[in-house]
Amino acid sequence: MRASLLQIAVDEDESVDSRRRRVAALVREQAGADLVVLPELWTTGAFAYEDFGREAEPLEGPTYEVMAKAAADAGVWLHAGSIPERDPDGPLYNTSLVFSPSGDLAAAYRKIHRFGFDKGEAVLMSAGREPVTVRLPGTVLGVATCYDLRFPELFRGLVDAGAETFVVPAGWPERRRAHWTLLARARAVENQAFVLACGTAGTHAGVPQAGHSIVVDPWGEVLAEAGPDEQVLTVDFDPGRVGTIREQFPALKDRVLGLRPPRRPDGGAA
Ligand SMILES: O=C(O)CCC(=O)C(=O)O
Repeated sequence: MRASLLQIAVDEDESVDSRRRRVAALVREQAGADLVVLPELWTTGAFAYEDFGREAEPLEGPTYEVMAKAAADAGVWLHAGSIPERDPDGPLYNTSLVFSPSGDLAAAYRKIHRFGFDKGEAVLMSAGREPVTVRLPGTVLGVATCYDLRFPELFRGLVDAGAETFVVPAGWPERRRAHWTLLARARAVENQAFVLACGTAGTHAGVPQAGHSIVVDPWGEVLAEAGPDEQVLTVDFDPGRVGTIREQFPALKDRVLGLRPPRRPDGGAA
């Protein structure tokens, strides 16, 4: 299986419209890949909080239209990263879109863990509630977005639903790049799954982006890693390795589920 991760530079000197056109052309250039992956909130930038409301679009808005067509033109599965989605009822969501090679929407995933604590995305956007998997020929994708990478229980749930390849679009900042690489490898090793993690390059809202998109195999080995700048990271991998590794080193079968909640040191219930 061939995957191309498009690590897009999101800088303020490019308009959203022009970036959309540029990215669509880049997707078309990936004809021949099986799966193309874009980063989180690449239209606005994940830290451009002031633009979320202005640039928010309905699910089937301009990004959807352009990306559905680009997926069909290239004949690829396209994880089109995420958009600031405005729900018809009003709230905003950080929503990922996955298109089939015929340009049909295969899945939409609203980011569950919002970043920012008491500001930014955490207050401007609503939280999704539904983990999402997508069946592709040869593998099952489990989708997660950026900050979700810090929450292993989401990934375990995706594994329980059959996920073998995690796709994680992100707008991860440079100052926590070490966490990005470490967490991508941890999610791969503990779940014996591939991780395709696609970040942004450039600087927006004063936040330099980490780049360093990364592909990790189910043994935790890094198959490919991008540098800091805009780059297409293409990797060939064998999704069958998930089954082989889960069979040869069957740690997932040793999970002990349904444990009683631990008691606190003072004896109270947790
Ligand atoms: O968890 C982090 O360090 C970065 C998360 C983030 O930037 C995001 O989810 O947009």
